[in-house]
Amino acid sequence: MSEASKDVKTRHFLTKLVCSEKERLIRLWGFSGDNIAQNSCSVEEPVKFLTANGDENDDEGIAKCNICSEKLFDDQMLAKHWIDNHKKEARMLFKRYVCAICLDSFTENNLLEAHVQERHHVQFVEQCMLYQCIPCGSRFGNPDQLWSHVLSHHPANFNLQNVGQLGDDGSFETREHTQVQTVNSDNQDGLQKYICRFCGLKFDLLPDLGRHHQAAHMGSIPTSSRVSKRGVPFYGNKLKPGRLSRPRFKKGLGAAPFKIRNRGGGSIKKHIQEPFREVVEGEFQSSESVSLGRLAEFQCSDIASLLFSKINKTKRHPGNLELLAIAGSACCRTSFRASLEKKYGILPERLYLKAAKLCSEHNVPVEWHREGFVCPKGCKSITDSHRLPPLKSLPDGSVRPVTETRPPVAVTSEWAMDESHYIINFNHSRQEAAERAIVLCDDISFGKESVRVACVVDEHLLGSLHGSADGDDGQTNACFLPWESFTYVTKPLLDQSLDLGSQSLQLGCGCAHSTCSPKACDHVYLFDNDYEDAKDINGKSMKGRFPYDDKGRIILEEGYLVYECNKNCSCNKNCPNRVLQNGVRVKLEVFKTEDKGWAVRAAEPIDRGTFVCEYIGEVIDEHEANKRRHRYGTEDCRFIYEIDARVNDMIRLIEGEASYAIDATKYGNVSRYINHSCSPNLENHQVLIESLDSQLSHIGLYASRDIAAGEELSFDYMYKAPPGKGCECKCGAVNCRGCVQ
Ligand SMILES: C[S@@+](CC[C@H](N)C(=O)[O-])C[C@H]1O[C@@H](n2cnc3c(N)ncnc32)[C@H](O)[C@@H]1O
Repeated sequence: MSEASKDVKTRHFLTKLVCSEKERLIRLWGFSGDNIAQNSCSVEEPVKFLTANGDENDDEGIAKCNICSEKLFDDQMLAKHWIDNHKKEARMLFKRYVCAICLDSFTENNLLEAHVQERHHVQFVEQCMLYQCIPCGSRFGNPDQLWSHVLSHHPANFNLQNVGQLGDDGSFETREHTQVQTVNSDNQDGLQKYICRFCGLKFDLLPDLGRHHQAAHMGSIPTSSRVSKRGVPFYGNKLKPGRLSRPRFKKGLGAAPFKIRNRGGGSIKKHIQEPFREVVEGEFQSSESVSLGRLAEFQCSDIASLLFSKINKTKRHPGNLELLAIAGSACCRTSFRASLEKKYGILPERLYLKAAKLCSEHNVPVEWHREGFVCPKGCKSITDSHRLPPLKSLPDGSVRPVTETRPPVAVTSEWAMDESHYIINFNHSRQEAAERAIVLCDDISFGKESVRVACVVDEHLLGSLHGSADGDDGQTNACFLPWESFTYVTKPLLDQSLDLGSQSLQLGCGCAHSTCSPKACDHVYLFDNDYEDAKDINGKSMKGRFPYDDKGRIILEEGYLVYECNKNCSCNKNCPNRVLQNGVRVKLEVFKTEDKGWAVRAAEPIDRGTFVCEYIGEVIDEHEANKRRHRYGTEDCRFIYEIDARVNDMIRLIEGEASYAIDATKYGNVSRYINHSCSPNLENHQVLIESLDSQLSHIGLYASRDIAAGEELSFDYMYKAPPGKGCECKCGAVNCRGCVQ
């Protein structure tokens, strides 16, 4: 030692080594410095001897990690230490995700993913992902390249005295270095320390540079382009049927993060981005021009629909008396329409039906509303050339011919409702033997679903649309049209007071690709871990398999939880482990039945296992459900989905969990019109997406067998009626239990 320490450099090195070892031991064993001094002379002595200036506390030149206080010999080693031990923090300090198309940068890769999908319609985020070094702005095709760049170019930046600090709460505060170069010797006086990398202008203060950069070089600097999801909070449902109550999973929940396998050597998410070579600043010159001119298209369409609905609300329309007067004097439908449109502009096409009803109520005889009426004055029917092109007729067409392909334009307006509301006295339409359906609304989701959900009425049931509360089918709201009585939503709404969201625990899988593979996906691992003996619908083991096949059909037997990938995963929506969350994909129709009110049928053949829709509504607890039942009255609580009816009561009692219900009375989707059957063609699965908490799972309805186009969809409400409660079940199944609510 003494021989070696004759060399100044070696001596200095050994000093550092011993100091750092000492520090480490103190930390490890909890000795104070004094203890060491007293008890570890063999360690202390050489330090004293070797310290160049004789000061044993001299830490000069030692790089200290501000996170774990470990001292390292130099910045280079500190940098390596960070990357090895504090990768998460290092990521915050150095890594940004950059869109290779427009160079917008993001703090998280899922934000980038959303951006490339929404803005550029690119499915595979890897194709567009660059990694940006925050201190210098250089971009790289994969993280390994970024880290080796950081190690070689910015080791000093890990010394937090230079670049940032740990916040009081342990959170990491980094100074923004994205567009900054700290100036070297010529301006160490502290003036004009910050130089704009784009135009070279110098600034004294970082905020000044920031403002300059924003104003001169950026249209915007989006940290994320994603519109923040404010408004109604979205969480899933709690449902806990039979096997699903699995206490095993609940027990393991706390430890769930540790169950996630860390495949591929250490890093939770590895993005090997070989297709991109190292990209240096300047290779993507287009960034600013692209970001400047960008206006989110979806915002345009939102604005358009807002304006459209405003226009419709403020549009003047004729009152009943005026309608009556014009209808009474019109020679035909054409002249009736022409007189009105002269004054009011374009009006709903079937307004004449409303007028005809008024006429019949006021004993004003008119005939021209009838099909096949020929005007005695020879008026020709008005062509629609001056109108907006009608929306496309229903794409299905397969079930039967559609007599009216023109949907109520702007169905959100009172016009559409008015118009359809007054379809009356149409018994004559039974004349035709072939069943025909009239499209009352082209899409009751008003564009919220990715496929249209039409509402139709078979011609012979047209008359029932204005049936009274005590009409044949016993439906109190028989005269309301399906889209009038609720607000269509595509995500469950969580009652704020339940505070379910705050407990939600979510885990992303470690898959590196845009679509996960069952061999590597942690969600498959979680499932296998939870259900060792799970079987598919053919009785084969589910081990190592996704719950869906390659066509997205569920293969898992009913009764197990389904673990779908989520926003913490790297995969995109084409991942085979994302199905329910992608929403309705099959064509469905809401239609009127003879005796069960409204119902839903398949507008195309549906294969067994296909996801049909989610049961959506407000998620409320038992107490609130009871209050609402009381408020709605017995007749109107038929949209409250009794989750308890699906629960293995014993397990629920043992677990002592609160029970929940889904109320689709005011907010819901197409599922609220699916009737009960004792021999259903849909089955339900609990699907975990945002949370691993089964209370926050979604309820997915999937085809339990092949379903033909035109067939009514149904699931088993599992209603166990208390004596004297419920209503007669009209499912017609041979095994009908006789009662439904
Ligand atoms: C969720 S709603 C289904 C949509 C409902 N048919 C409508 O018109 O709004 C449930 C209600 O539909 C009716 N319903 C559902 N299935 C039925 C069945 N098999 N027999 C008789 N009525 C049924 C009952 O009134 C029940 O309370």
